[in-house]
Amino acid sequence: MANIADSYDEPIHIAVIGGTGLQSIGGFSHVATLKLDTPWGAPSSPISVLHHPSSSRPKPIPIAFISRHGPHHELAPHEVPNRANIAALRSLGVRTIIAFSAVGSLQEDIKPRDFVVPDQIIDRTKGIRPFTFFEGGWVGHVGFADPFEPRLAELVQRCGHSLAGEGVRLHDKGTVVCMEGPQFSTRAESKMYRAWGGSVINMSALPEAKLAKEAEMGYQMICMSTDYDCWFENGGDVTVEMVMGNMKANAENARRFVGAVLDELSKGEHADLVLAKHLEGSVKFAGGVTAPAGRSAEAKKKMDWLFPGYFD
Ligand SMILES: CSC[C@H]1O[C@H](OP(=O)(O)O)[C@H](O)[C@@H]1O
Ligand SMILES: Nc1ncnc2[nH]cnc12
Repeated sequence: MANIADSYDEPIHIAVIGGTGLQSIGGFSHVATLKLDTPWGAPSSPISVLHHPSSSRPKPIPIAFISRHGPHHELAPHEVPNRANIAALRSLGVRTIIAFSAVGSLQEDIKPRDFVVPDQIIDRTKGIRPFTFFEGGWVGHVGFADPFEPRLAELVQRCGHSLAGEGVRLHDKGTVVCMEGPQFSTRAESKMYRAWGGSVINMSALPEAKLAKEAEMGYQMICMSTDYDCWFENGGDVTVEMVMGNMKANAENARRFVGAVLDELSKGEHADLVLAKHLEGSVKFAGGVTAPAGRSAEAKKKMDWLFPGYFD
């Protein structure tokens, strides 16, 4: 662990949120471990700063990595401090997040170990997770029609397809149903999600994607199917063993996929996308509904922490 700093002075624009079975990514140099605090508490894990082995730029490209469920998977889906995760990443300069998730498949064609780049989400969380930065005397409404960033999705799709020869099977689109958990679905629910047009199911896409949107970040999830949930009669009902087994068996492909996306994002030609220039400043309007006279002092303090200089 020698030579790993506890601070990092340069802004970091790209982050990876690792999910079940992806608690680290290889091929990068680990240069710093940051223990951050935010007005919404501490993130799920210390943030690892990794240097991308990019030769296309004179300076190393830093990547921030958070393990969603904690370093040892000790946080249940409803216990993940999503606001702290997103706020901490934004405070470092992050504007692009690649989030990884192990999902159940709701479609026969999405086989265990296939990857999906989802473009839509159906919310089946139950309101018990804090899901917005705008509350407590501060109202804001951001658009969420496209929960993922289409230009990032396109880049991710290209990277995934480039690995087809190495065993990565990719579905370019899909609707992820985000359920509350931690119990898996009943068979009736699983069948209903299929009837609704769900492609895959997890317990993590929300509120992560909503908060990333509120924080003006480009966000794209990469899903890896680990099971057929419980609707599929020939699949065997989902178990943790099944999820972990498929994740472990395909972890190398998952890491290769995420690595390829980071390779591409690290190229100078994607600088505007990485900085989410098209979202910059959007919250000055969408997140400032409450007139100054009605804003609570506590909410203002939090807003100033998250969006320095945005609000008078
Ligand atoms: C261990 S099975 C259920 C668990 O797996 C997924 O985690 P993640 O999205 O963080 O990869 C799912 O969302 C559940 O949290
Ligand atoms: N079947 C399933 N339901 C919810 N989350 C999951 N993560 C992996 N498989 C899952």
